[in-house]
Amino acid sequence: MSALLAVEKLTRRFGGLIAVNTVNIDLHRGEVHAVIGTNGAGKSTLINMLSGEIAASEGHITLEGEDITTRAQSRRARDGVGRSYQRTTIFPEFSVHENCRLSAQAASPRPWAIWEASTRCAASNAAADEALAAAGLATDAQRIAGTLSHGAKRQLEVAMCLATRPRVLLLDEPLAGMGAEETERMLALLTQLKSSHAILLVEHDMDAVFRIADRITVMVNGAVIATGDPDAIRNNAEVRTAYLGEDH
Ligand SMILES: Nc1ncnc2c1ncn2[C@@H]1O[C@H](COP(=O)(O)OP(=O)(O)OP(=O)(O)O)[C@@H](O)[C@H]1O
Repeated sequence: MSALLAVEKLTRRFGGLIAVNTVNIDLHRGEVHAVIGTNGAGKSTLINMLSGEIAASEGHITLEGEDITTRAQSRRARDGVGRSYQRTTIFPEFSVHENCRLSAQAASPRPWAIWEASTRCAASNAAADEALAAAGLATDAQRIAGTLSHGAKRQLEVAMCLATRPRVLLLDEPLAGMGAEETERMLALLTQLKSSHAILLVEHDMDAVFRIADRITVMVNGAVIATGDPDAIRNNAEVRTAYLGEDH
C-alpha cells in the first residue's frame, strides 16, 4: 500500500545543529504513527517541516505522490495536511462553533464572496458542524470556548483541524496536561479518526502511545533509530537503552 504522506531523507539544520537528520517516515490512512523521543530529539521540528511552518534543509515530502516539500503552509492546509499544536490555539472569547468555522474559512478562503456575511457561509458552517460532531463536541457548539475544560479545549483543537477537512492529521502532544478520563476520550477520538485519516502523533505519554499506535518511530538526536509496531519497539534493545529504560 503506498503512503498517503511519505517523507524521504528529511533534514533540518539550525546553524551547526542538525535537528532532524535524514528522516524517512511513511503515513498511511488507517494508521496512527507515533513519533517518540526524548526532549530535543527533533519531533516538533519534524512536524513543523511536514506542516510547512519551517523549510526543510534537504529531503522530500510527498502527499499522494505529489512533491509538496516547498509548498507554503497555507497551500498544504488546503491540500489536506492539518495540524494541532502543543500549546492551545483557540480563540477563548468565541464560541466552540465559531472557532471551527473560522478554522474552516481560513483553510478555504473565498475571496469572491466578500459581500457574504461570514457567519452565513454555508460551506464553512457545514464543515464546522461536521468537525464538532466527529470530535464529540456537538452539544458544546454554542459554549464560549474559554469556558471548556482543558481536555475539551484539546478536543476542540482537533475539531478545528478537522474543520479544514484534512487527509493527514499531525498532532503535537494532544494529551499534554490531560487527566485519565480526558485521555481516554481523546484516544477514543483518535481511534475513530484513523479509519479516514493518516495520523502522526507526537506524544510523551508512553502508555497511551503503546496502546494506540499502529506504528512507532523512535528519534534520538534528530535521527530515527527504529520504526516498527509497538511490540517490535518495546523489544528493540537499542530503543530500550536509548529511550525507554529497562523497566518499560
Ligand atoms: N528555531 C530553532 N532554532 C535553533 N534551534 C532549534 C530551533 N528549533 C529547535 N531547535 C533545536 O533543535 C533540536 C530539536 O528540537 P525539537 O523542538 O524539534 O525537539 P522535540 O523532540 O520536539 O523536543 P520536545 O519533546 O522537548 O518538544 C533541539 O536541540 C532544539 O534546541
